[in-house]
Amino acid sequence: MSSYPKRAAFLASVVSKEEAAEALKVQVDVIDVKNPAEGALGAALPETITEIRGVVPKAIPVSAAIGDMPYLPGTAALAAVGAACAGADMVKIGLYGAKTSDEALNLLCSVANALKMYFPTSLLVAGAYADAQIFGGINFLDVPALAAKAGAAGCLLDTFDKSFGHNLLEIASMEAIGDFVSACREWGLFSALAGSLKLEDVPLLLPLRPDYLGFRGALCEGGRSGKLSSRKVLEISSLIAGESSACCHS
Ligand SMILES: O=C[C@H](O)COP(=O)(O)O
Repeated sequence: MSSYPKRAAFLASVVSKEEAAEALKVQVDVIDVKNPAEGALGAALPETITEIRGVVPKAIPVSAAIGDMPYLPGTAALAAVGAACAGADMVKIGLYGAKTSDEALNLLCSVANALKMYFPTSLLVAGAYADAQIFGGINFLDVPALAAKAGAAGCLLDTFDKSFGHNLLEIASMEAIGDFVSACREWGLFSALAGSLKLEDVPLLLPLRPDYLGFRGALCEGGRSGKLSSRKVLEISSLIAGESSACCHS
């Protein structure tokens, strides 16, 4: 998979193979496996990842979250290997428990080294939180440099608090989000933006030229714990495709 898709790629988070099949009725670039019941970057069971990989065409990457990770490098490395073994092409780790840059780097290096050893084709994605100050986590703008030093392929900017009104654009300024995307590019990483994104956020974020836009809540009836609807997937997919060709093909 190229680190820099020509247009912003559309990542849809699903919880089951049934939801993956529903999302695949529409054009989706990445199927992401997540367990919203375990948090913002909640991990699914390995068999769920395998079942989903089984219904997703090989040409479409499957990513999997391994949790809002405490500062436990061994646990994180083992979880990443588990996700890759279960079929994840991309492994996303939420930098929740790392309170300093050194801890974040150590955590990311443990995971990157484990993936390199056991699943060298699996890509590591470092998950930063725009609202990290609420749990004393590291500033999201520090994450791209750390991710690059550790050997990650990309960086995700998400939100930890998924309650109503805590959307990425309400938490971080457009300038800061743009700085995050630019830092990823400068460090040779792909960038992904998420965080209770809504339909109306798409035309605001695409001019920043992120490589991926990720959604869960906006794709579901009744929020991120609800059921994914192919109608909602189609709305977002069409908007990304249309807006990308209008503004991002310079
Ligand atoms: O990786 C993307 C996330 O699943 C986004 O979830 P959300 O839209 O509910 O914040």
